[in-house]
Amino acid sequence: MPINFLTTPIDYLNGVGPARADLLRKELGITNYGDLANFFPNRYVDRTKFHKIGQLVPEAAQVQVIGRLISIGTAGAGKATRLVATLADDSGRMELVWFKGQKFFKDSLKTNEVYVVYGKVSRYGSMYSIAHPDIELLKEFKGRQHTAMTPIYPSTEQLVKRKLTNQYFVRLMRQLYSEIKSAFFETLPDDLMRDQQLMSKNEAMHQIHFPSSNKALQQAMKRLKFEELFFIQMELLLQNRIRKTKIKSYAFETVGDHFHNFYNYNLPFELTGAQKRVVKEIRADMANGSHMNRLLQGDVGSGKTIVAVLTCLLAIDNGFQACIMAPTEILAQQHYAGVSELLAPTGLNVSLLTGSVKTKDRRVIHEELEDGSLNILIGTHALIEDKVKFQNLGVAIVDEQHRFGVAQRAKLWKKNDFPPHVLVMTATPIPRTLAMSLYGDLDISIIDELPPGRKEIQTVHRYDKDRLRVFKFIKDEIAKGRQVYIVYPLIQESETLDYKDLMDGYESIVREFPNPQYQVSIVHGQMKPDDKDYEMQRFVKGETQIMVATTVIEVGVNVPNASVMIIESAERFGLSQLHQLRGRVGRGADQSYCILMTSHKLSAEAKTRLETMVRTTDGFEIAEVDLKLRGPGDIMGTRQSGVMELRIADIVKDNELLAQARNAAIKFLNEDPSIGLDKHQSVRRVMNHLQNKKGLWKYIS
Ligand SMILES: Nc1ncnc2c1ncn2[C@@H]1O[C@H](COP(=O)(O)OP(=O)(O)OP(=O)(O)O)[C@@H](O)[C@H]1O
Repeated sequence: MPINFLTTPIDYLNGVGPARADLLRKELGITNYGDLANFFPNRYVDRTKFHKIGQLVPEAAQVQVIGRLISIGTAGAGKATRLVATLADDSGRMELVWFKGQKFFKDSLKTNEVYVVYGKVSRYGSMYSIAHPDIELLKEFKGRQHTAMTPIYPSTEQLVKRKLTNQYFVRLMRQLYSEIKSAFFETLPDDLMRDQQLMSKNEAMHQIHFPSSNKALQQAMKRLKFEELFFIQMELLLQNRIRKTKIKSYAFETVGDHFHNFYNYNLPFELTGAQKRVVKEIRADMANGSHMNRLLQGDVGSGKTIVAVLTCLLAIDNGFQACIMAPTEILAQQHYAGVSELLAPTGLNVSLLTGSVKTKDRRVIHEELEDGSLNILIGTHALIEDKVKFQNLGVAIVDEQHRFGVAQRAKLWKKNDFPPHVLVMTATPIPRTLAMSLYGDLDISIIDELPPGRKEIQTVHRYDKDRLRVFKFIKDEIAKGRQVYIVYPLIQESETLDYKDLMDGYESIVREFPNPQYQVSIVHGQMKPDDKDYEMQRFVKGETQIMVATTVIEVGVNVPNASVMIIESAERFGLSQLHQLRGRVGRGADQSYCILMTSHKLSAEAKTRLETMVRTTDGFEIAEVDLKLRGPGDIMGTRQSGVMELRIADIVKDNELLAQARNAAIKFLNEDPSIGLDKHQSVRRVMNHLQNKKGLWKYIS
């Protein structure tokens, strides 16, 4: 069978006229036979068994019921409007509910007819219901053959409206396969298939649509997922190799006096094993003449700042300048304070550039940057303004990368002949395998060890009614000389409602903790930078005991004497944000506490978030849960990558397979870096397609 048979336009297939071809193209991007074959079911259901309505149980999950439709009508109002039908068999009654496509179902379903209904059942009070069920007249259902593994294809409202039902797709697949038979070419080399014990492409492409057994289906899915992940990893690894060999940068070969003197005489503490390892990785990376593009992951408080400082010193030893860019003014100031203090004995010139630096001071900075007398510039977005010109920027350190767009980072590069080395620091841990897939073009260093002597932060969940006890606890801690953060959610800093919440909270705190016994600071996004800074500094210096704030303090603020973090309306924060906030305490030697305050009304997801926070302080574990709750899209921020285009593999659930695919890709490229061996022709071909941006699942054509 010729391979290009798969490129036959979909219109030629029996059962697809021009109108349907158009719909398939528009709704699903299916243009030819190959596309249709690669349109995979998203689940399989047993259509041979039936349940009685009277015997349903809450945990029954997917059920199939035969019943008579006894009523249908609209319920609720406004956004809650829904179509509700009642279905009855001889054992009881249940409800079917539609939020979408109400008109279509209202017009097409008929009372008194008998239907077969399939879907996920849930219970409200004593009534069972299925939302958006698969529904079909019994007489039509009976006219077809049913299996214990009927594929269910993804659908859209348009497809349902135009009667392109699941049955239609099942039929269409049968028609397609009767024509194409074994048309798929094997993309994976024999030895790889043997090593990984993978099913052949042809068999997998059959089994995925017409499973002969559950075992065969699992093998087919494994094969297709592996294939998808393998080629994405190949692409990422190749890009990384190209960057390393093609993009040149400055070779920092010397480890000179600045680094040595600081390391030997001025380090305020012994580095942890993880910090030493990471510094070594960075040193090796910047010394070899290729361009460093490295992601430094370290949980909150793991000690990334000192690594940044040592990286700057390496650049300076080689006659270059360094910059550190932070996402907020407060953070930039804090980095500046921390770095200048560390480097005070060295006599190096460190400056701060943010939006609020006065014109006169700015001018001095610009001059010193250009004549090379400024060694390290720390700042916010102000660093990437066109006016800011370095004499020779050797390394750019970017803190909290997901807040900067990729384009903004690239702007920093443009200031030199060569791009400076780039070190991106993030305190948002990403599970390692995911990081490898998302940031395949970045090398990764991980600080996976906290400085010694830290006590685990104790975290509890309290309700609003416990507030008095919480206040008492705060007073006790303050009496011991500790400081306390109280954080309010601000989803949108400009939202007046949120602002009011914060101010109400502030007032009640001031009432509860009156002057002169207690001093309370407040910091929020609507304050002028100078005022914000003033309040922040009062807290840092220990002049105030309580800091009422919005999430502006989320990242990086370092006040070791603060030992209590109260998070108000904690259910409104995401997991990684909660973890970041909690990371503001536990930075000194004292026992620290985090109290998550909520009302009683919590969604299941909010409960999971709070329980996770109470259970663990491990950032990587929290990141895993976060990923499961939110999916990878949100976590990546602005960064785009092949992961979003995954068709069959799931980056979270198929984590293990992803690691296997990555290892296989590494092994493959070690053996055949240019993909030139005869036995690898099929791989070469897929990679060519990928590089021509044809998309992974188009490679069969
Ligand atoms: N090896 C070490 N031994 C003892 N203390 C250390 C060590 N490394 C860092 N510290 C201290 O730990 C605290 C946290 O370090 P740092 O501020 O660099 O953390 P971070 O990784 O930047 O965390 P975050 O992302 O939360 O800002 C600082 O007070 C720092 O002085």
